[in-house]
Amino acid sequence: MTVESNNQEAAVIVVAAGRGTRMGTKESKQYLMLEDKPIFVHTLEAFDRLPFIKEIVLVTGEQDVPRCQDWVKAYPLEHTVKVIPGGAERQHSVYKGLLETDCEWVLVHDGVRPFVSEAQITACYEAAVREGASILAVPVKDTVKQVNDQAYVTSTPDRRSLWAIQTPQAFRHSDLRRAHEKAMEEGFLGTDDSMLVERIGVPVKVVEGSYSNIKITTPEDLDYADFIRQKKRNGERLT
Ligand SMILES: Nc1ccn([C@@H]2O[C@H](COP(=O)(O)OP(=O)(O)OP(=O)(O)O)[C@@H](O)[C@H]2O)c(=O)n1
Ligand SMILES: C[C@](O)(CO)[C@H](O)COP(=O)(O)O
Repeated sequence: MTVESNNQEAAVIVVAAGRGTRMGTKESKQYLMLEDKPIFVHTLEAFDRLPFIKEIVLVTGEQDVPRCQDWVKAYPLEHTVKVIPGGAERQHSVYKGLLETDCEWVLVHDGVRPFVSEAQITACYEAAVREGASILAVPVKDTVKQVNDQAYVTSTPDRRSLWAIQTPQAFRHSDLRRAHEKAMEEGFLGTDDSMLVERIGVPVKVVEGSYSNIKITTPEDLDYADFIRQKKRNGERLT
């Protein structure tokens, strides 16, 4: 089944309601300028021209809704962006976004991952339509160890089975909603949406992404983000 033939529409929920504690800047990291625009605007642009994206929901801090509405007017997109307030944790922000859309498919993406390419988003979406749920990821490059509270190694998982998970993550709307509501009822807080969907027994397909789809998290990521941006502008290849 091809995406063209089933004409399945998708919404993207871009979560940008975090405080950026690890970045430590006065301004929240999603609003810092990357070249000519705030980081989250670059992120919205990555989704804007894709034919299967019918809705864009931007989830921001409650106090930031007005200025985000101004920004999306100042940097016009093809889509009308619905700007809504988020919650205390990322998971709550995603759920609030979910209540604002009823497209058959939903992609969830971090507002601070501005370098995702249209090809990667499309690959993730198409895999979800084919398989039911899909996430972007890259194989880990380092050896990863489990370490206990006293800083002793307890195990070394086989690296060949370890992937670093990114966004977007794409799901059927009904599955993601069910997964979130079950997690909420059980007081479960996950670090990504796939964890919640895994808990309701939906198999999640991993699609290989790119190492340049970074999540801007700590100060050194800002220099790397400038570097990636420059490479992309010059049309240079990135892994
Ligand atoms: N309550 C929250 C927390 C996070 N996010 C968003 O989820 C994405 C990934 O989260 P992370 O990188 O952890 O961002 P922060 O929570 O802002 O960072 P920190 O954990 O360092 O405070 C970000 O785009 C962030 O804005 C959100 O929408 N709502
Ligand atoms: C969803 C995510 O980006 C996948 O890597 C990540 O888990 C978000 O974690 P954070 O602690 O909210 O940055």
